[in-house]
Amino acid sequence: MKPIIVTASTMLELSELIAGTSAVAVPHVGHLQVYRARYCDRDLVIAATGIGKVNAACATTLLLERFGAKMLINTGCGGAFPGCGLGIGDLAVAQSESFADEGVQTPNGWHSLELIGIPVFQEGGRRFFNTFPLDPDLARGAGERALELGFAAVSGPFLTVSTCSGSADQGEELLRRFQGVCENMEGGAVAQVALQYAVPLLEVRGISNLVEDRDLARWDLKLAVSRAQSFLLSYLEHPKL
Ligand SMILES: O=C(O)c1cccc(C(=O)CC[C@H]2O[C@@H](n3cnc4c(=O)[nH]cnc43)[C@H](O)[C@@H]2O)c1
Repeated sequence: MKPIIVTASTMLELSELIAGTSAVAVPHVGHLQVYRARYCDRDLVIAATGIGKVNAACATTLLLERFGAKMLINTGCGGAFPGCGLGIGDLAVAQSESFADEGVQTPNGWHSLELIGIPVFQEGGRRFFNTFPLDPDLARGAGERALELGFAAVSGPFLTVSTCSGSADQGEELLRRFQGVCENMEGGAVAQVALQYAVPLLEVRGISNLVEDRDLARWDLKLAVSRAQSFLLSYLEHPKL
């Protein structure tokens, strides 16, 4: 039976999940830190990808080639766009992922990859430039489960960036490009690989900060990653596959 693969960029974002599922280390999976568990009659593979799109895409590809998967889950922390209803410690569930800073910077401003006309992926007549859909049933199921469990949760589009927005102005610029509730640095890359391998993806992040003028005193990484993992431990008891 193929496992469910759970990824995040750092071990901090996975340590409670590893402890809560009694996962054990799997050696020699390339450069990755990988763990395996049998949890509620399901096989899990849990792995830290490293930060950013390149790490996330490489790791997801390696994991899918090595283990296969019936479902991918990408988790960790993320920044909430002001006004979307998310606060620090809340959960964000991705309905789509967009590469929000890949494109062309012209004298007239930023344009998406559509200006170049070369999609990052195409399949069956569909061309994907900056935006990838995530599995709608998984997103709906996880959003509903989060609310049932008493988490504050908002579902919506996620934006993946190479440069973490450290100013409110930059956040507003990104929202002029794409709708978004949550900014992160890996999800779009995982979504692209998931689409290429036809594996359904769920992305759930705990909110560690708002996308605003950078003030680390207002961040709460520990609360964010703890809430996301606490949710996943409950969700994985009965995932909606
Ligand atoms: O600005 C800093 O000094 C700083 C210190 C600690 C952590 C960061 C991060 O940006 C964490 C990046 C990491 O967490 C995700 N993340 C969390 N919040 C955001 C955000 O507002 N924008 C983009 N990514 C965010 C991201 O997926 C990375 O894995 C910065």
